[in-house]
Amino acid sequence: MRRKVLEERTRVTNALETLRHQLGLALGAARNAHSEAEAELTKLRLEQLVLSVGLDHAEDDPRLAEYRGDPAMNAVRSELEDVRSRFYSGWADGPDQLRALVASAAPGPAGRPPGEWLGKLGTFDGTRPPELWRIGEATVDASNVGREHGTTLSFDVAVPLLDESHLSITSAPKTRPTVDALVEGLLMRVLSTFAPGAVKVHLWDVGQLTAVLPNFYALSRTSAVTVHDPTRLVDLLDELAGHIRRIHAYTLQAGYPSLRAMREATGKRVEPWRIAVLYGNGEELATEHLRALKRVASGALAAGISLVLVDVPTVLGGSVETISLLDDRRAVTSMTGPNVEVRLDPALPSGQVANAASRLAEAIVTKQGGPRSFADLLPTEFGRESSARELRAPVGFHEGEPVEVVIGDATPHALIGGPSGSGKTNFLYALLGSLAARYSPDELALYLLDFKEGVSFAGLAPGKKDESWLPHARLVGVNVNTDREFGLALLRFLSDELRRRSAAAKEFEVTNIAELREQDPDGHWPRIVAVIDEFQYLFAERDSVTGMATALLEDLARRGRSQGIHLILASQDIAGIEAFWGKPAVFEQCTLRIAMPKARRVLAEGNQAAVSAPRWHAVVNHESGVAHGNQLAHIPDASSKDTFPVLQRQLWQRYATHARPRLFDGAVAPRLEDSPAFVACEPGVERPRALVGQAIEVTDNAHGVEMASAPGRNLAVMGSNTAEALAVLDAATRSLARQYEAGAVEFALGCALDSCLAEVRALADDLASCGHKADMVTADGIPSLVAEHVDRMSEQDKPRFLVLYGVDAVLPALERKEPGRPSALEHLRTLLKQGPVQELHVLGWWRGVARLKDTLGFGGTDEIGAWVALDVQGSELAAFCPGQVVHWSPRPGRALFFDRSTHASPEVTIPFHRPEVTDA
Ligand SMILES: Nc1ncnc2c1ncn2[C@@H]1O[C@H](COP(=O)(O)OP(=O)(O)OP(=O)(O)O)[C@@H](O)[C@H]1O
Repeated sequence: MRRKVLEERTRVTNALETLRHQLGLALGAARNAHSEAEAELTKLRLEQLVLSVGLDHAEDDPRLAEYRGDPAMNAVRSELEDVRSRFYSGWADGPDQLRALVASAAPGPAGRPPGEWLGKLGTFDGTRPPELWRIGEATVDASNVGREHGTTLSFDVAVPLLDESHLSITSAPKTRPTVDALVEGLLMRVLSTFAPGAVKVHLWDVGQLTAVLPNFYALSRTSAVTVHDPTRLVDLLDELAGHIRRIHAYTLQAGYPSLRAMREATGKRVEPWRIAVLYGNGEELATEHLRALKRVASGALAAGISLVLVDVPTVLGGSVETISLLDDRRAVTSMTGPNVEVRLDPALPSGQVANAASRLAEAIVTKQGGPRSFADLLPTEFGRESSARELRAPVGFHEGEPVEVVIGDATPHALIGGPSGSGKTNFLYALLGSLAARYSPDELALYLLDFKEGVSFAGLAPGKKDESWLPHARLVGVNVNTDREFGLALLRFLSDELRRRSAAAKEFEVTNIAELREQDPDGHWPRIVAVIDEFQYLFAERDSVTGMATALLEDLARRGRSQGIHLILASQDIAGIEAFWGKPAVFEQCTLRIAMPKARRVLAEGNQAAVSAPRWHAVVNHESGVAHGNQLAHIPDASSKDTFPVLQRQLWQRYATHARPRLFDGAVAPRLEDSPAFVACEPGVERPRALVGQAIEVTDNAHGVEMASAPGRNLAVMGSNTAEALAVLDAATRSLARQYEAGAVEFALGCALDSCLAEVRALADDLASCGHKADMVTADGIPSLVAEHVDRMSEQDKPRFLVLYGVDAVLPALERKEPGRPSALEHLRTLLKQGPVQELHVLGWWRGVARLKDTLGFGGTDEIGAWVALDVQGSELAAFCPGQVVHWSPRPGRALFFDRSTHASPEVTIPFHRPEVTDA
């Protein structure tokens, strides 16, 4: 039992001993681990301390004094030195490499010292511009890279700009001069790198109107630098957005993702680089501006546009490098990181910058070449172009390059505006000459109408001095300022042509002129260009002409594009054209805008290009007048003596077989003998027409009254203008006489006015010499002449015309009544009523409307089937034009004509000129 107890105890004692031993071991290990951890902690604390004071200062820093000589401290320092030397061992050549890199990426003015290039013109016009642009240099401690302690290494600092990146600069207090110097330096490097004209700089400063970078003042005369209105940031952003859209459209269409890619692939630069410098004031931009700015920034680089933002707080899309100024010499930039200070290059000497700017400006102006002449607009060979797709011709020059006008799908119609004397007519001549020289008359037909007083297009039709004409011209209308109806006639004509073309397109199952020409190669489908100078005359009054003109113009503007019918509307005063307001269709369809200097409202609102355009220039804009479409062009003198006529003669000789244009000259009264309708009068026509005047139409037509044997086929002339009344009756009688064989018709002329006896007698003689019976009586004979014709009414052997002059003068005599017998007036009424069906027609002249009504009595006006009103107000004519309001204010040389059987409403007619009457 006792032995058993002893064994138990020994076992327990052993177990306890083992446990004690184990615990001792564990405690020892823990103590060791603890002291190791403590040592590690001390080392880390030391490391942190050393790093916070910098390895190079550890030796002297008082915070580390207590550790001096401490082996831990020595270990920490040697470890850190080891790390640093390993880290910098790859960077020992860094500064040199950087210098080499900047030298190659920023060659010439992009990176070299200003003394080497400032004031010299750039020559670079290649496809790969410098990638970097120097702004200053940075210095690093060379001992860090294994060099001797206390030595430094410096390298050039440059930023990317064109095609590569935007730049955002943040100033520090009182550093504006430094920021200006930085921006000026960068811009000057860019401007001095490229050939003059290849870079366009836009400057906008929220706080300044004109004095942004004043050393560039000389350049602001050219397109190289534009200073924008501080209140109109939106205009600048719109302009840039417009460029981006336009450039993207054509680069993508050509299959390139960016302008740069296109340039590199084709080897051709088609656009300038654009740099927009925006100076803010550190405050947030308005939300809409910010949104627009971000939109611009994200698409800009691909369109060759870079932004330089100064104190404009925003996060831009696309790549952006930053420069933040620390003081007036130092900055940090995203190119080198926050720990490297950049010493900015000193400002360029301002006098030298100003000189360099003026030299550059001069070079740009010189590049425009001497004043170019009209001949420079013409191709070497005439008539080589096809108008199937569009019309395209240079109209002027900008900085030496031709500026073209395109009339086609995107720009079907044009609006030209400019104050009097600003060169609109000259521009039109330049355009017409340039087009006519490129396209043959089979490709281009011109309809030219000038509402101005004067004869600006008259030379394009054959004249007394020059027998030549412009073969492309189909119609030339001049002096039509009082004949708005002629404008209407042109629009109607074009509208008919539009219908004809649409019908043809439908027949060939095509939708536009280009396809129609393909499908119908033998058809004659030239593009039609209708030029209406001072077209606002069309809308001069609130009347039916304005209403119809507006409707027709709108229709032509809308549908003319696809059928190759184009309008060119020119005016001094677009602003005043009331008819446009509220009916913007025409205005909007005129996507080609030409603004002469000082033109108002031709370009989009806010586009001020026309205000600053110099004399003899025009702003050509194919983008509905939006600023990004502005192309300034110097227009050569096309209107001086012997300029256009020389071209016209050459073209006339070349296209000799083309018909002459119709000339409508509102100032010249037409002659009956020249009227094609009169010339065509010959015996044997079925229904003879009495011609009364020339119609205001595109083709040379005459107004006439068919003298059929039907009720009402009489003609009344109303008004007191003797010459015109004689002219109307003379034309009517002579034209009728030509339509009968000799002796197959009878005329009886009754002249109640002594003042007209000579003319009426002369007419009677002429009729007789044609072999016709032509009796003539004076006032006394008229009552019996009338009675005699009533008696002969039933003879019906041949047509008879009773021509009465000044019927109202013999009314008392006609009214005289003998008991039991009808008066001559009653006879006259009988003739008017019953005569026409028996081929006896009255052509009569009454000097007033009331007198005619008296003559007709209560029977109404049915017997007057056709009339010509001279100096008579429209309101008086209501009775002769039932159911209509007649708009007519008498004007010299014009009459109103209405033939109930053919007209819906009265039309203006031009009485033929009778030299022997007015010239007597
Ligand atoms: N580009 C130019 N170069 C030289 N002279 C020009 C040029 N443009 C116009 N002129 C001259 O200026 C004058 C006025 O020009 P033009 O008749 O074309 O102006 P406009 O705007 O049509 O004026 P208006 O409406 O009064 O007729 C003319 O004598 C013309 O010869």
